[in-house]
Amino acid sequence: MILNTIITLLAQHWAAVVFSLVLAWLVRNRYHNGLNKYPGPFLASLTDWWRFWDVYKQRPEVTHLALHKKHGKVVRLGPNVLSFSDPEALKVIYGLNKGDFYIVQQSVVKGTSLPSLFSTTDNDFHMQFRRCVNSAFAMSALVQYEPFVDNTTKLFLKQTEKLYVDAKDTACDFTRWLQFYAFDVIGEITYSKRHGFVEKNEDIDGIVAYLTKLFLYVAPVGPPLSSLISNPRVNVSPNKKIGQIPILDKWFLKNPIYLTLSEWGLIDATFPVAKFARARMAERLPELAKSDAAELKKKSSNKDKSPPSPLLPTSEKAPVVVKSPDLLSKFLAAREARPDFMTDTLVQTMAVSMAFAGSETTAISLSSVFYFLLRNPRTLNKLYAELDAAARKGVFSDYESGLVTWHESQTLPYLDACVKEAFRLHPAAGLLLERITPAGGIEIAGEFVPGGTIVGCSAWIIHRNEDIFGSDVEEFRPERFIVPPGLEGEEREREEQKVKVRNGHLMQFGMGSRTCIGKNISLLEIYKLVPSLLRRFEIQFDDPNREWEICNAWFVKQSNFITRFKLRELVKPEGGGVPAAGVAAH
Ligand code: HEM
Repeated sequence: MILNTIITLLAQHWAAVVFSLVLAWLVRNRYHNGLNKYPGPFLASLTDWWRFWDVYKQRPEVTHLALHKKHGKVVRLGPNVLSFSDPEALKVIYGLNKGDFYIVQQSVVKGTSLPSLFSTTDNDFHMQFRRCVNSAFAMSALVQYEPFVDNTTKLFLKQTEKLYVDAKDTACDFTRWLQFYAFDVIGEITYSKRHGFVEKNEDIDGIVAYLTKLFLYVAPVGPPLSSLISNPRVNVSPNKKIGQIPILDKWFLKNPIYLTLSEWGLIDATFPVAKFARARMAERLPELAKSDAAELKKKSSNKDKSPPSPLLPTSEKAPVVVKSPDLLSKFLAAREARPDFMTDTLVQTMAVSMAFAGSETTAISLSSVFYFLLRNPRTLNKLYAELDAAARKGVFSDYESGLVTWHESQTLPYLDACVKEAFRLHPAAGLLLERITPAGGIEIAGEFVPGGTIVGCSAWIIHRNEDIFGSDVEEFRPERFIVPPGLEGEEREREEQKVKVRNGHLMQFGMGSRTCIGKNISLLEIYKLVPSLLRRFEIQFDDPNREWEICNAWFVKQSNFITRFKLRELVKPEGGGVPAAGVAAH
């Protein structure tokens, strides 16, 4: 009887009921945990759809900068999200855990979400995982990887000459060309084998195009290292845009039907990089090759019509012997050392992450260095002068291809300043690096923030802090990372301190315990390629009046950066003597 009355009333007044419920939800959001005291867009305090829309428009870093300029050090970007611009906040925030948000980042493998080094929210798992693989990324390991980088860099120099100097009147889509480079280097370092982008000058298996679409899909959901970093089998439909609203992920990629189909092996949207990784692993692990062959057999009997990957080896294949230790061999060594923890899946996860995390980010950073140098001829000429002076002094060991070693690059202070300044002005990650406050709440930069709140800083904002970097933060001025010559005593100490503080606030690789593990590898690539390319070529804009275009889909990717190349005469050491290869004079 009562139930009937309620149902009748609801049916009669459904519009008012829905309106009241939505209103109550909005009011609850607005006053959630007392966060209403923080300024920000009114709509952002009501719903996460504001964030979705902002990220969907692909320039959220511009919005974030404008909001902090208007509102100050703390801005509310969502009902439960605070953005901090105060550098004081960094230390506390990057000691906190990653929250549920990063679970969205986990890919689905046979129906199960797979945490990776990047996406895990379990501190203990992260600590163990990182400990297993850390030594593979140490500065000391760089020496072992340098020959891999050399191979691809030499090929890149040769191909640049062939494609863009010899073939006259050919302009270069430089960002894309650098991405091909970054993909191939990471392929060599990880598997001792390139994907073949630079050789063929083409997007092998559509990997770059796929990645672009993938980022456009995932950015509105959350930082898209997402499916990337955890990605043996990326089951992502790149056509659907969802929101900075993690729960939507459950309707799409982690819905029960999809998960079940994946578990039964009826869906296999295995990304080409993952196939490549698995093939390389199987070459080295005969037992894995056997299980792959068995799986293929099972699939064909399941009437799975998807063609077997040509990359998948057969069980008969002999294991490949790797001469120089690459990343995969180190991950496999970790599997030997910790079989209880480091499973085949984790090895593969790590290997695939390398391509995802290390290609786009490195290409973006390389593009920035060249773009800002070309836009600021004063700095470009100064860098050329530094390189030529070093060449005249006989600093370099290679006077034929122009290749610069890591060790040689570390003797070039202006190069170092240019790279840092490019990182400062254009950090690859363009959203907040989010963390979650602990249950009891925590004080961040003088503010008590309740438990369960999403907090974060954006490198785009921290890197433009005028108190730290100076009033000309929008300018490309590498000198801000160099102590001016001729200073002495206290004045010199003051300047040294300023430069130290600036270095300490660069966060293009993140901060704290979850900082980028591949930092040294990307630095190896950047500090070698930039001087090598500049020694060898004169680079110009195809059209100096044309600005590049920027799309912030978590990674802030550039396009329309079109250049032309001319050969430069390699400057020889004074006195004409060329040092024997590998015996550089320092
Ligand atoms: C210039 C190039 C690069 C940039 C700008 C960059 C940036 C970042 C950032 C900002 C994070 C932290 C994300 C967060 O806190 O949410 C990160 C994490 C990570 N990066 Fe990089 N990265 C670069 C190159 C690489 C390379 C070359 C690799 C692999 C070879 C790599 C592998 C990773 C991994 C595995 C993590 C997760 C680390 C953890 O949580 O312990 N990155 N990267």
